[in-house]
Amino acid sequence: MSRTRIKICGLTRAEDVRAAVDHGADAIGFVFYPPSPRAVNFERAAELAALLPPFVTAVGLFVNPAPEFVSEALSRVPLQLLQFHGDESDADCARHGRPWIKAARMRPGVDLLEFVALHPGARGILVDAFVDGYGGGGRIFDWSLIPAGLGRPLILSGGLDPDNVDEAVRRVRPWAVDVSSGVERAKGIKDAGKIAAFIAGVRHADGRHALSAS
Ligand SMILES: O=C(O)c1ccccc1N[C@@H]1O[C@H](COP(=O)(O)O)[C@@H](O)[C@H]1O
Repeated sequence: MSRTRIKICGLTRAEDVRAAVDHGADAIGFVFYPPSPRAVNFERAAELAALLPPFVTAVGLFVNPAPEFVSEALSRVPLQLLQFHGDESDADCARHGRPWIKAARMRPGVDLLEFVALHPGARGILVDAFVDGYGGGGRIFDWSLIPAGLGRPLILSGGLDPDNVDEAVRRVRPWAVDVSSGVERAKGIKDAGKIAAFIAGVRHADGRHALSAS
């Protein structure tokens, strides 16, 4: 079993990017969804992306974007991965010629296997709690809604924080975790101590899993 990858999303400040990188995040996310309190413009995102060392992925998060909006983002910010967090179809996501992940908004009645089948091009499926405003709500959902055998890398998100991520990783065994609210001091303002504790929680769960497997 490989280690659980970690994405820290909704970064708006250079010091938060540095904290995420220094503590070992694999990816950071920029929110290109204007209604979000964590939204950044392309100029700011480009400045922040320039701080990333090799092998830390810059992810652009979109919610039902106009195609031209994504094109402009791609021309101005060095994004390696797109995250579609709205009601986009597989064709909507595919048209930009970049790898992408697709968010499923989880609540009772959602058939995740059907969702995966509807998004064959997605490199991974991100599961988040169903909230008003599409995401970033800091709300956990019932992880038992995630079926076994998805056949695609699973990215667990929704209300994760330093106190629950150890249990989340041990119970769900996702490919990756994604967090925004749980490592914040205020919306869009991350807390370096919470980032450190969150990543330590993931590593603790990974370590216990490695021990139990040996
Ligand atoms: O962060 C936002 O403001 C946001 C807005 C619209 C869609 C998604 C958004 N964030 C993503 O939501 C999940 C869960 O976040 P949280 O940890 O519960 O706050 C995560 O993937 C964020 O990237």
